[in-house]
Amino acid sequence: MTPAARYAAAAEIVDAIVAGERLEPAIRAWGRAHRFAGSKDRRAIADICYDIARRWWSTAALGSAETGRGRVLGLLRARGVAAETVFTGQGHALAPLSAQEILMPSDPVPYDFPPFLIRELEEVFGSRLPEVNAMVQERAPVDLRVNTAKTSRESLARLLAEAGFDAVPLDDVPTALRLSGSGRGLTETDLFAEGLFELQDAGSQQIVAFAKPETATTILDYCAGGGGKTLALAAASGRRVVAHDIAPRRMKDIPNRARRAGASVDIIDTADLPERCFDLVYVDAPCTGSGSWRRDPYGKISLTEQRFDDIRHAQVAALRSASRHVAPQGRIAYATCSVLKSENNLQINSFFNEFDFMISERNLSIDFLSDRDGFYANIITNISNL
Ligand SMILES: C[S@@+](CC[C@H](N)C(=O)[O-])C[C@H]1O[C@@H](n2cnc3c(N)ncnc32)[C@H](O)[C@@H]1O
Repeated sequence: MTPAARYAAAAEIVDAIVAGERLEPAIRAWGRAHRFAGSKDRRAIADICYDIARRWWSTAALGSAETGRGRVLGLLRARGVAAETVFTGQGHALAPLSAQEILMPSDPVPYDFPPFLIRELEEVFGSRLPEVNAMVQERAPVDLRVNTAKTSRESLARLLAEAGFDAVPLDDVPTALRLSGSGRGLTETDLFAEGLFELQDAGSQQIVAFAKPETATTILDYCAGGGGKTLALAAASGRRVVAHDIAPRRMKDIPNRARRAGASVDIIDTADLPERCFDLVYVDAPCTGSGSWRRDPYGKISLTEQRFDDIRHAQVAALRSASRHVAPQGRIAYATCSVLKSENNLQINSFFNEFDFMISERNLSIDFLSDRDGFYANIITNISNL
């Protein structure tokens, strides 16, 4: 396929998203319907779709239309690419620009965040918001968590280099390596199969370390999902970790992942979870994922005010039910991959009003400006002796 034909394919996929399809399924459906497209074409088309999704609002403004065609035009303008080289009308390319489309729009270009969140983001980031906005328009770097139960960071960096992947250590996160490339093919290597590393953002690793799992004897990962934090908690503590999730099917990959990592994990149903038992209850709460929208831009496209409310209610419910399992003098680590106050400190404050036996000890916020995903964590201690 020519580069111009790839943009035309991306425009088709974006139209499907505008019509209500999810990003990944829309890309896959296009692939199934166009078997002739090779793997390089598919990858390039998917990259364009992701780039547009990261710039969902600004591309529509710059292309003067909320369609796939308009957003392709907007993306080209954002990148300073001459649009007439893509809108050629030749072969499978998009039709040439109309006189109307050739006119540059004069309206201000909006931030690439859901409009109903702009006020809260302005409160969080103040004058840094334009810089934050520019960061979320770009792809996120690829970080690895070294499985220190099996190897050291230096050895892994050497083995990765031999396998053709350049990775450098991040000074302030002792378990993290940052890849210089896209990391394509990394999970097909023997190094991955042997459990020497996991793909995990450096911010995520910092948040787990912040909970000090190495000081806990009994650890419950209350919202374990696919088990990313479970494995990190097990590696950092060197202990068996209990994994739980309200939706047990989300944990289906944990046994295999734990085996590969050499981690000890017990998966327990809600009904079997002992009360007042764990030194550390890690609550990786359901959230908007606003801190990781560079990786999952569909998350911001699909977020509605109703869904935002539902998520915040789910956070309170998770905190409330998780608190039953904390041992006296034990602690909850409440964590989100969100940069929004209303999912972070405001939730913790309302939790205190309800449960007066918990006190906040310390918290950590990470935002994109350190070029890692945005996270928040707060450690809440159970000061009850009962
Ligand atoms: C942010 S995801 C967890 C990601 C996971 N910890 C990881 O590192 O891969 C949040 C998880 O919380 C779960 N969840 C939501 N409400 C819950 C509740 N009340 N109790 C337990 N789990 C809950 C969801 O099913 C979802 O899997």
